[in-house]
Amino acid sequence: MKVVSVYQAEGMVLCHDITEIVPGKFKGRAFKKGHVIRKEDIPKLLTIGKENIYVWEVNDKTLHENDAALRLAQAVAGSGVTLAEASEGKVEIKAGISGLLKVNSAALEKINDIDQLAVATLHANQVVEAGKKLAGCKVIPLVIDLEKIKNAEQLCAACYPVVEVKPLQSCKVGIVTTGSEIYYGRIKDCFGPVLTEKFGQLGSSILQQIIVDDDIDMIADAIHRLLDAGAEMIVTTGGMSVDPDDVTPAAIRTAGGEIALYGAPTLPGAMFMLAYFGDVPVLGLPGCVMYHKSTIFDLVVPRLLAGEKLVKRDISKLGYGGLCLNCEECHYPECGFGKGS
Ligand SMILES: Nc1nc2c(c(=O)[nH]1)N[C@H]1C(S)=C(S)[C@@H](COP(=O)(O)OP(=O)(O)OC[C@H]3O[C@@H](n4cnc5c(N)ncnc54)[C@H](O)[C@@H]3O)O[C@H]1N2
Ligand code: MOO
Repeated sequence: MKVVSVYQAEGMVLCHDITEIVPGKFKGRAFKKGHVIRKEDIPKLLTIGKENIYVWEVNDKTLHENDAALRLAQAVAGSGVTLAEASEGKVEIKAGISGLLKVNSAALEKINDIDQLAVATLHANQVVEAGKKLAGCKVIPLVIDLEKIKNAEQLCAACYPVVEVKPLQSCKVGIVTTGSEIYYGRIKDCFGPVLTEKFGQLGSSILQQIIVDDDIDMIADAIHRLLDAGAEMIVTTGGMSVDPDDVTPAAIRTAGGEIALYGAPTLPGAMFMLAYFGDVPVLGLPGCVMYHKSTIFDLVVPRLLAGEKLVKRDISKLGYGGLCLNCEECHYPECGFGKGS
């Protein structure tokens, strides 16, 4: 901070608000702290009686908070996002498209370890609509050392992207609904409509649903029929638990393919299975997915649709934050469920 004559103040940054009083008419802020003084401000400052002012000097080693925040946000931003205008040393990052929010949380911690920088984001791995606020990038002082921004830029370049929105692919989904009670028409299928709705909301559609008995060969055969029909993702429903008639995991194993995992640290959704037949994910969905509003389905399927190949480790990470409180009105994703990943 230094004192300068207003005549020399162009391009410098005001250190404090400047108040103007016009008797009987006005009392308020004429210039805001942080304002970059322009040539045309000089006569006005003189009429308020300011021949000398306190300024932060912006030189080639420093940056004004707004310029610095913009550079920080540009460094943090990957694809699928837009930047808002800089204001008060802050730039917001918004979703430019609807899709899956990804945040490199390890890189984020390193950026925030740099003194005088602050980047705050939403939790990763949630589906966001275009226009949603995802992150705020803030510079703490009015004027910051350029070196700090350069450090952040280097870090972001090495960990690119820190924040991005991945588009969801539109998949043709095959459903294998298991259960003697459905197959013999003792009760009506309720899983199909739930899945049609959920996949529809994610931009995917149901190719075909095959209803089968609790029979390993029938289930395995249905999986292969759907693969042959061109399904890009297959979900099997029910029969995922421990009763003698719960044969879906055995059927998925029998059908072949690579088993990624059986059992997930999420409640609801513990009896989940994930397997791959080449590039086609085959999911074993327990009964809870039909019943509860938000489950393992909502944590896993958007990531698969965003093109991620999930392995056991990805699912293990879901345990921290994997407990749904089963609120009367579900606010997911605006809650802690699934936020540990
Ligand atoms: N002793 C144990 N009991 C349970 C366990 C366990 O580990 N040990 N796990 C529990 C968990 S977790 C879940 S989730 C449920 C359901 O698991 P399943 O996937 O095996 O579900 P089903 O037994 O096939 O069915 C349960 C229930 O839902 C009805 N259902 C199933 N599919 C349909 C459908 N397409 N349409 C309408 N209704 C359907 C079914 O008739 C049953 O009433 O198991 C816990 N129990
Ligand atoms: O697969 Mo079950 O959730 O844990 O209800």
